[in-house]
Amino acid sequence: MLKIAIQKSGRLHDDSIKILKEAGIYIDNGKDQLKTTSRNFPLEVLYLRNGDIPQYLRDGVVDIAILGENLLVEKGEDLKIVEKLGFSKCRVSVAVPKENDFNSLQDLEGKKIATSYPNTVKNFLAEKGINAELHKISGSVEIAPNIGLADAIVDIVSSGSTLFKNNLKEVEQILKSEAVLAVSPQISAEANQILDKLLFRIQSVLKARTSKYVLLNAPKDKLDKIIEILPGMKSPTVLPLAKEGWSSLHSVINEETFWDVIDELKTNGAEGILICPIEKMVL
Ligand SMILES: Nc1ncnc2c1ncn2[C@@H]1O[C@H](COP(=O)(O)OP(=O)(O)OP(=O)(O)O)[C@@H](O)[C@H]1O
Ligand SMILES: O=P(O)(O)OC[C@H]1O[C@H](OP(=O)(O)OP(=O)(O)O)[C@H](O)[C@@H]1O
Ligand SMILES: [Mg+2]
Repeated sequence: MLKIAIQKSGRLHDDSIKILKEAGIYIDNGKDQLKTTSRNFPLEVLYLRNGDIPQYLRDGVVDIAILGENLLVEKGEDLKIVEKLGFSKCRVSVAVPKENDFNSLQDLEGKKIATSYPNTVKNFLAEKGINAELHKISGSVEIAPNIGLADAIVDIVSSGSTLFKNNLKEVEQILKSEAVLAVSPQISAEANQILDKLLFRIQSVLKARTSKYVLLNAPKDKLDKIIEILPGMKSPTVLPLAKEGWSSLHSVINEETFWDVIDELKTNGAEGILICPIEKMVL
């Protein structure tokens, strides 16, 4: 058995279950049961608080875990990340009241900073040579400047709407974070073998999520140019169409370059372009 920790409830919960499901691993969602076993994969799931997970990994209570990368910076720098999972993307930033003049980080010298991530802030300030007073609070950090508890805050920012609603502005980004799969230093050889299988599946899911299958028609005299634009996994598949002088091309393109590639294909004579999602991608 491989033991995995997943957040019991919160920002990471649903997407953690979803990625396992897409990897073909079925588990109950932990609403009542805090420990469950997959029906079709040697995986035991423990539903825990995100904030407690680094310690459970370190102690070997679980072999692996899905948690926010920012939390490893805060209390798990000794723990190894085996895969970045691409969801729960956010940043940890410094924010101050909107009306404050803020010219540089030096403006934080001697000020009070409220945060749920004291180690991250302490290290950041030490690196920048700034002395400030830290107030650790475990939630609703954005309220601190409005109630006179602090001059600035360091907290998670995603859309920026919480900062906006609390009349704060982001002035410095300390780090970027996303959900990651981290591993315990105490993982056994047997559990590690199961982890390899799990990782292989997760990587197939992640690759498929960022790729699209593209089908298009093109006149034969434009094929060379279009093949150049469409690299695919090896090279595109070219099939003759019933209509004389035309071919159909099939390939895979990456989401990041997607719209640029489509524009280029159109300018170079591609017609009837179809884009389909990919279920899994095994490389
Ligand atoms: N607004 C957000 N947008 C995107 N990701 C976020 C956001 N807020 C938090 N995260 C990420 O999700 C993780 C879990 O956040 P969440 O607020 O659900 O739990 P928590 O308060 O950190 O932990 P616990 O489970 O211990 O209560 C964070 O560590 C961060 O990586
Ligand atoms: O930039 P935004 O998109 O507004 O997101 C940022 C907010 O999201 C998180 O809080 P969450 O909603 O997880 O509540 P919590 O404080 O109870 O963890 C974080 O602590 C910020 O407050
Ligand atoms: Mg939160």
